[in-house]
Amino acid sequence: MKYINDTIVASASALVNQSISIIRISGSDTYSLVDKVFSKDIKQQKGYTLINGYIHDGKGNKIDEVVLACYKAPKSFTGEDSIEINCHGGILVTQKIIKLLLNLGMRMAERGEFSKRAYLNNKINLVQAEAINDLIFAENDATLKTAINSLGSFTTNLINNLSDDLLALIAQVNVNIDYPEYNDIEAVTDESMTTAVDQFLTKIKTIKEHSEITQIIKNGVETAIIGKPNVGKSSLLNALLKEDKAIVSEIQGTTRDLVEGKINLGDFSLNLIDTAGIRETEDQIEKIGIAKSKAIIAKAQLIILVVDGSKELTKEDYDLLKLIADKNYIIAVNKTDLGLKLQMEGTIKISALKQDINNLIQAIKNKVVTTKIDFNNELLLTNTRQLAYLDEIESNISQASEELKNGVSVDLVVVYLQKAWNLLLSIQGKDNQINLIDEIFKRFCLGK
Ligand SMILES: Nc1nc2c(c(=O)[nH]1)N(C=O)[C@@H](CNc1ccc(C(=O)N[C@@H](CCC(=O)O)C(=O)O)cc1)CN2
Ligand SMILES: Nc1nc2c(ncn2[C@@H]2O[C@H](COP(=O)(O)OP(=O)(O)OP(=O)(O)O)[C@@H](O)[C@H]2O)c(=O)[nH]1
Ligand SMILES: [Mg+2]
Repeated sequence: MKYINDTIVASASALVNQSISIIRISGSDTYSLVDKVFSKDIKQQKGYTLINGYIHDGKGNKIDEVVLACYKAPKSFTGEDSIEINCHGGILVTQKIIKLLLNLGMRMAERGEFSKRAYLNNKINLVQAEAINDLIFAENDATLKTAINSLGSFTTNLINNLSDDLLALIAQVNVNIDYPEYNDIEAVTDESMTTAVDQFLTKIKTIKEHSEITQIIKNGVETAIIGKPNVGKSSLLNALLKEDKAIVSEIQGTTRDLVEGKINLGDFSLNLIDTAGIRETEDQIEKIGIAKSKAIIAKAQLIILVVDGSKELTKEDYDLLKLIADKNYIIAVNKTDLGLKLQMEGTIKISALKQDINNLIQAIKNKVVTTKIDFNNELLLTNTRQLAYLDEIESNISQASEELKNGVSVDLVVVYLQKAWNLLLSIQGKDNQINLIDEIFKRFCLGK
């Protein structure tokens, strides 16, 4: 890691020609260094003030007229002394000023270093730092809303509440073991413990369920269009995308490689993948394509199996049905414009050629339900790292619940709860060495 004591600089706006660009500076030498190239004395400048003047090169040459936004530690985004130079937004001007500051002894900031400093100076916690990134890269309203909630106290409170729940449980067990005579505290029975652990587990599961939906909203549903050759998979892709993306022909085995496209269905989007028709073949290239199709089936979140409705099903269709039996799938009976030969329950009838696919879109929407989430006050997390920790927490709590039901004693099972509590600390980027006993004593005022 580069030195945390360095004074760092970076352009906060894109390096394109624009009306104003912002150069961000943070660190303890900010004022003494900028003072060397600014036309007015800023050594005594107060925080949260603006000052207008010239940046010069120290040899009497003016570079630009600017406005400085001045922050004094600890009242700044990073918690350090900080200045934002609002200069004219030419690429040349911006680069000249940055070069000048580097020559004075500042260092180019690394990616995310301003936020890293805000975190290290306790201005934001890790959950909020991640929210800043999620906010910047949000592609739809729902993701934006969860990110801004996370930047506020929303997610932090959610994690804190989970920590509190767990701590209450752990504390009760510990107090019972260590201070059996301490009668302020209710004795924990195996039964009360099992109930409490199961309640906690339900809460974790609810969060996970809601979070999966937000992941779908954030990333799109990986959707594979599969089927034997010539049933109209590529035609369907084109109809869904409303463009001629994939090659369509009456020749079997037209599509060799995967063809991808994205459509927005309102609440969520589909990441569509058109695949090579699956059949037995001796063609080496087609074989590779078919292997790719099978790999995609394995990892898709939704599968659209296309069959030709103008003919009877063949063995190839039945083999594919078997292959996707335990997946999330929809069967689209295509070519209905040619007259329907095929009667199959629970299928969706379409004509890709005539772009008659609205009932398929409706069926997809029904499969991917995202509408029941209230993004303003639900139990949810959106960040991938946080969700990975949540998985681990869930497995520890499940383990605790199972062992309690198998008659393992409370004082052994509490180990899993402690592990889960440590994982919650990790989500917040807090030191795992925070003393659990200290926390427990704080809560129960045992020293009174
Ligand atoms: N010009 C500018 N705009 C910006 C930022 C910035 O750093 N500079 N931000 C950067 O991401 C975001 C706003 N976030 C910010 C968060 C905290 C502080 C800040 O100065 N906090 C001090 C003082 C708070 C107060 O007195 O109310 C503090 O927390 O001590 C500034 C911006 C978006 N817009
Ligand atoms: N009548 C009719 N013909 C269709 C329909 N959909 C596709 N076709 C025709 O069926 C043939 C095959 O279509 P494709 O979309 O290339 O089929 P595919 O499943 O992608 O085939 P492969 O890439 O070879 O696996 C073409 O001649 C299409 O015009 C439909 O709804 N009705
Ligand atoms: Mg095709």
